Amino acid sequence: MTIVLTPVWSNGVQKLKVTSAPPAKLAHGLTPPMLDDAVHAQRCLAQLRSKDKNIEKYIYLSQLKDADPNMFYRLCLTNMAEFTPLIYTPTVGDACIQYSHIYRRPEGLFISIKDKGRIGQILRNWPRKNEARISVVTDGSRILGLGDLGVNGMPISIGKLSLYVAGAGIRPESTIPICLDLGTDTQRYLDDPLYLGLRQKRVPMAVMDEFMDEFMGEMAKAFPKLLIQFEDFATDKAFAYLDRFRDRYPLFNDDIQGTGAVVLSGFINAAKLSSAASGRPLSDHRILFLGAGSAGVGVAMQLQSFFMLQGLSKEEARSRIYLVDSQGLVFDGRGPMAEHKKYFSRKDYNGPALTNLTEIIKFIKPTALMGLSTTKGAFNQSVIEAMSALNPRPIIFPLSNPVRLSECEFHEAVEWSKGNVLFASGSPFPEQDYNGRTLYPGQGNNMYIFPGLGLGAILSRASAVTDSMVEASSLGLAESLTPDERADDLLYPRIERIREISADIALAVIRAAQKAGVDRSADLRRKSDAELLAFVKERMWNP
Ligand SMILES: NC(=O)C1=CN([C@@H]2O[C@H](COP(=O)(O)OP(=O)(O)OC[C@H]3O[C@@H](n4cnc5c(N)ncnc54)[C@H](O)[C@@H]3O)[C@@H](O)[C@H]2O)C=CC1
Ligand SMILES: CC(=O)C(=O)O
Ligand SMILES: [Mg+2]
Repeated sequence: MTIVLTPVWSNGVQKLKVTSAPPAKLAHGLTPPMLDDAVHAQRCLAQLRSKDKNIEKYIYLSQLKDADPNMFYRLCLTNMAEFTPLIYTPTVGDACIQYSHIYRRPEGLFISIKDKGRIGQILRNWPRKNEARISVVTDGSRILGLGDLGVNGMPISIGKLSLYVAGAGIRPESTIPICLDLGTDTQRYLDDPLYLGLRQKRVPMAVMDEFMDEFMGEMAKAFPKLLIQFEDFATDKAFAYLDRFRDRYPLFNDDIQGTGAVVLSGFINAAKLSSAASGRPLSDHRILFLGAGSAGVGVAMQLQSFFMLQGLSKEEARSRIYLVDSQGLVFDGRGPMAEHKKYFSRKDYNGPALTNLTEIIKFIKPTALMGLSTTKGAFNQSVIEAMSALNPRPIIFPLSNPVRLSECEFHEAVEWSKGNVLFASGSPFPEQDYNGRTLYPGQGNNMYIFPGLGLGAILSRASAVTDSMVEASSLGLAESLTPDERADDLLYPRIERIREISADIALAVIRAAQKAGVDRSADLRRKSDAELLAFVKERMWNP
């Protein structure tokens, strides 16, 4: 039996009718005589590549995914480096901005503040309740670095879930993209006649708290085996809802924890190369963050474990990390600050405000610079030259998305550091030839982590996602570089190996869940590592 979703109009509003269709007979004559599968794959690729604009490619691919998911995922897996920037960052950013204009058909669940009091009823409209295993939930309040996009944030949930399917073999039917509509504070959407969301400002936090309590409770009832990934909530909400729900439900926040894990992993590999060049011990690194939002502070929290793995105490680890926000260096003497910045706020500086990044670098002498500030060009020539003067191999990670908000581009970092930079960015950049050598940029994006972390949590039936599971995903990724990849100074594995990497990460996550006692698949405890890895790979869906 096949589930058929048909859009129907009722009182001027589109609804989805859910019906079950009997399996269609393979009727002769309804397809062309020479429709060969392999040739059709070539045809689809040619159709995709014939489009000039990436947004047109995005639309083509989302229609292909709907019409022929097997073909979509097959092409995705065999052309990962080409597809990822189209279905994910940077193109998904444009798709979000324009979502209300390019919208074709429903692809996920929309739950609005007007549904408060009957959220459970709405969730039960989802057609494949028993199969639901993973949901990416956004409220659209901070999509990539693009700000409050309201319900136009839906493509980020869809894009992340496509990567779960492609990257970790989660079954497509097990995924639920969700966009919550709590209003938007972006006036151009409120004024846009095509905008698909509620035409109202965002509700106050206290109202949202009540809504979220109902939403999470009803999600657990409707989908008892579901893992939830919170995505692209504005920083205050990101921290507040992770804190509020993480002990009650299996969930993680991708921007805080997934980003923390992916950057820790790339940093471990970069620090080894940097220390090999400088002769300084790993425990001597100092990390400066530009940007102190959910991503900046999430990554800073996770990077403490790098120092603790070198034998430093938590307090010593914290002292190796410096935050800079839009007002400059974050220090106690500066005055009142948001709660999430307090932990890393410096107690050992009490001079005048330090606002110039190059001056701050000369003062602090960091070995690594992390950009999560949404500020294009913030890592300019003077900044990168200051880092290069201090370090034979400076670590420079401009992690803001999409590409046009990146703190610097790869070719700039290569040129200004004279080819010595150890680089990873949030969105992809092309490789560079420098003095007869090919240099490869890393992509420090949580897309390397969440598919494997999610798969591990799902297969172990984890009742919670612990810090130890997140750290295990990071170490699993750091260790997954092949000798060839290390020879090229790569900080992250090649994306074409994502399935293999996700399996390794899932194995590490399952073991961490078992150690923490949050696993509910007791039989997996009896398997050896080799048996468990084989089990993980067997469970992966293949197109
Ligand atoms: N590479 C990856 O995997 C990920 C990247 N990100 C990116 O990180 C960026 C930040 O995300 P959030 O932390 O959630 O946003 P946010 O808006 O909460 O934080 C931005 C931070 O940057 C600071 N900032 C803004 N302008 C600045 C300036 N001119 N100088 C210094 N600091 C400045 C702000 O004070 C704030 O602390 C986004 O672009 C997002 O796409 C987020 C998650 C994952
Ligand atoms: C990659 C990601 O999660 C972000 O930029 O928000
Ligand atoms: Mg995100």
